[in-house]
Amino acid sequence: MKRIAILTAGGDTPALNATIYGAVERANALKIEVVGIIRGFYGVLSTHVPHLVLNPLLSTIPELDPCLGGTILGASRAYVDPADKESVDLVASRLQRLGVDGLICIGGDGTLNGMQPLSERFPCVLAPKTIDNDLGLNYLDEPNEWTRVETETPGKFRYEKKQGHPDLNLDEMINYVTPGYATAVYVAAGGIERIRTTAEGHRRIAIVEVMGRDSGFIALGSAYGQPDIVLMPEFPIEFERLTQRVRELYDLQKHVVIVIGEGVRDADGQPLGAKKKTFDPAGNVLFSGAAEHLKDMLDESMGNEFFTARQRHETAASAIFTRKLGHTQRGGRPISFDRFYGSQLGGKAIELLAEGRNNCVATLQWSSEHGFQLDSIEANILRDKWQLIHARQVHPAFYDAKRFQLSKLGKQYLLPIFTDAIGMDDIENIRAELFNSGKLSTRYQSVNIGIQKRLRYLEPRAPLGGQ
Ligand SMILES: Nc1ncnc2c1ncn2[C@@H]1O[C@H](COP(=O)(O)OP(=O)(O)O)[C@@H](O)[C@H]1O
Ligand SMILES: O=P(O)(O)OC[C@H]1O[C@](O)(COP(=O)(O)O)[C@@H](O)[C@@H]1O
Repeated sequence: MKRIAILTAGGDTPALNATIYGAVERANALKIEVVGIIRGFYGVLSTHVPHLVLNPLLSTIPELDPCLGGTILGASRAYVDPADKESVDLVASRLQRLGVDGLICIGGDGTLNGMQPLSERFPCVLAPKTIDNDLGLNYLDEPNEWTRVETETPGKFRYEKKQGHPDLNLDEMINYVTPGYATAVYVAAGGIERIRTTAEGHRRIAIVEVMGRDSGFIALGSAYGQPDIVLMPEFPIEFERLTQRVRELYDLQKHVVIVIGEGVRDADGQPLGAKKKTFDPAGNVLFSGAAEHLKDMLDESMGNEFFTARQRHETAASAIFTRKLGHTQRGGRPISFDRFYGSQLGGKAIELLAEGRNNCVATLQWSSEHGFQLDSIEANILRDKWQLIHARQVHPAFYDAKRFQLSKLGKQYLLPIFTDAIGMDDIENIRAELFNSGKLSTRYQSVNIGIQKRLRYLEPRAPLGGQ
């Protein structure tokens, strides 16, 4: 193997550059040239295929900094339609024209679906990423628990999961955690702590919305910020019990902090935040307002009287506020855990390709005996009987629905990831960099400028064609 290509697809995470870096450094050692494809699958779907060599003469380009969030390659959600054989053939022939012997996709479950048709024509390996931590399995036979139900639209199906295993053995989880998750939780937990003191001071109810389209792992991890109530997409809200708990807590401590995963559902299984429903070509629902919706429901059920009777606020609307932590969870410098394991998994992906593997995933396993270890699985292990990969969900054994809090096992799950997730250099970086006076007199220098100068194209680009 002399030359391989690498791309980053789907939503970005703070650990992408670390993963690319780990791959390139391992490739340097194995004397493999690495070509970065710009903007995920968009790069190979477009005729001119913008790309750059990440290690000319086997030395890593200076723009590739594992401490920098985002991705120097750019990401997109451009869709590889597996049914469109012509496009898939074209993509494979473009990769061949680039002279590469294999492709590493850094991505999540969606990326793995996009990679599948390519892997039938070309060796492909996935290096995992996603802040949602939903790429993996709680246990090996989990994909067989999915059933599908035909919807009113002919040919369209709804997928439902029958919960098989009431218990969970942490040692058996496949891909325990994905790079990007730890930093997202670091931001979420810190945000919750900050919102807490202002809610406390003003006697208010704060509803903090965290990311996680189908999986509540970020909400789970946000327990480090000590929210009073945690709500996740996997566990439909029982609204009466929730209102009751909010009232109790408000009477006890004169404020309440609720964390809500953006994909949270009501008792009928309908997503609370999908009021403005939009779909991207891969079928991802973009959630716009779970926290706002919950606020409306609490405004109505608690009513102004609840607050005026306690002489705190004139209206429920002013007593209850919402905050979306949004893209702050996805951006910025990765913390030590993500940098370390992101780069390890990037290196592992290179090794898998070099060993001649195809359609497989580099994974991070954990066991109580050995801690974290690198491993790999065939991509098919993640697929259900209809060949679909579903987002890993937070297992019911991680959540105590009665208390709206994590269970004992949920806490145990988090400990190996977070106990030493922050390094001394992370602390030092805040001290030295945040208020670096030089920043006041220099403009932000985007890495995109340096990358643009290194770009090459298979076909001439369009006249104004920046990527
Ligand atoms: N079922 C699918 N078939 C083909 N491509 C897909 C499929 N699902 C997602 N993709 C593509 O994979 C990429 C990443 O998917 P996305 O769901 O956005 O992120 P992630 O990989 O993090 O789950 C996007 O370019 C998307 O269009
Ligand atoms: O900003 P965008 O691209 O609309 O995406 C938002 C979504 O991306 C996520 O960060 C996850 O993205 P991936 O599935 O690509 O990892 C979700 O948590 C969030 O719903």
